[in-house]
Amino acid sequence: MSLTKNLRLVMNKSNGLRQLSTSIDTNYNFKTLKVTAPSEYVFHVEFNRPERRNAMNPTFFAELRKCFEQLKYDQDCRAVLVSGKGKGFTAGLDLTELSQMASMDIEDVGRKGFQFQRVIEDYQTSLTSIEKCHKPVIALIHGHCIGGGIDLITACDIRYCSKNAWFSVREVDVGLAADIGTLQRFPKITGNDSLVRELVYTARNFTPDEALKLGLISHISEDESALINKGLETAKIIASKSPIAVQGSKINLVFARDNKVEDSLKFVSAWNGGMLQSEDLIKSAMASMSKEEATFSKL
Ligand SMILES: CC/C=C\C=C\CC(=O)SCCNC(=O)CCNC(=O)[C@H](O)C(C)(C)COP(=O)(O)OP(=O)(O)OC[C@H]1O[C@@H](n2cnc3c(N)ncnc32)[C@H](O)[C@@H]1OP(=O)(O)O
Repeated sequence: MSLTKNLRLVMNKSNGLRQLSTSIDTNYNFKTLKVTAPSEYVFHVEFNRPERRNAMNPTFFAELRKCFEQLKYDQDCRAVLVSGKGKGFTAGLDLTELSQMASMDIEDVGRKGFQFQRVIEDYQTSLTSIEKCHKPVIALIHGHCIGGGIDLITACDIRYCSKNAWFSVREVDVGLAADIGTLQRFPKITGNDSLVRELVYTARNFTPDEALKLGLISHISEDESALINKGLETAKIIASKSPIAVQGSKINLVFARDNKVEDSLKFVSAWNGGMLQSEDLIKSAMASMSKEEATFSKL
């Protein structure tokens, strides 16, 4: 019996699978975000406060978290693009919020400290929802990407920018050590500790070429429209692959970044002990053999 026939037999056997019905809230109406679906299984999340240069306020953090917690389980989503409307990606933390936080009307330092921690943890959770979303997230940066913007893009899977982009780890210039992801993720996802430290300690602006050399981004497009096209092209390719394989890869890459090789190898063997039984394996193998495109059920 040919290998393809054999694979078909195994496929038919597994057809008795019942889809679990998942009920997720798929309401993507937000004040600070615009969410569209430019192609099948591809979502586009745009920061939508251009008049404030997409500065990140409490509503933004709350909505970003809600959006990515929904996308995580949305069966119609396999890849996500993230970009900013208007002149740039984001101006980072909304500074009016920072001054309100600093002038909080609580006398006792301990109690005030707890309130600060609560806000910081809340914002951390918001950005980490991007990393915890099983679907690969592609950041498309044009214009300014400052402070909280760097925290945000370092939680994304892939980062592309346009020639007019510029970056700054601006926190020391507003008097704080970055606290919602940059200091934790930036050194891990790039390859030049010395340069990372220089950028963090000086808060100076850096260019797409520097970001590319550093490994913060992996592609520079001519302009914003070419950037969106490039992101969409990559997202479509990702969306055409087995969602079991792609999402399992993201989960394992994040685990491997944060754990020892030995533990990560154990994790992936346990993971694939389950996932290799998926129909996607047979479908992908059959498609490879027959040089045809496979289509995969929703996940
Ligand atoms: C718990 C702590 C968690 C996280 C902490 C993160 C720290 C950071 O994010 S530090 C970085 C803070 N951001 C900045 O320092 C950027 C400040 N903005 C700028 O440098 C510029 O505005 C610009 C982004 C380079 C854009 O310049 P331009 O295009 O010339 O626009 P402007 O006229 O300057 O701005 C238009 C409008 O937007 C308001 N705005 C800009 N950035 C912010 C911001 N970060 N927060 C609040 N508002 C901002 C600006 O005031 C203007 O408002 P008008 O009312 O029109 O004057």
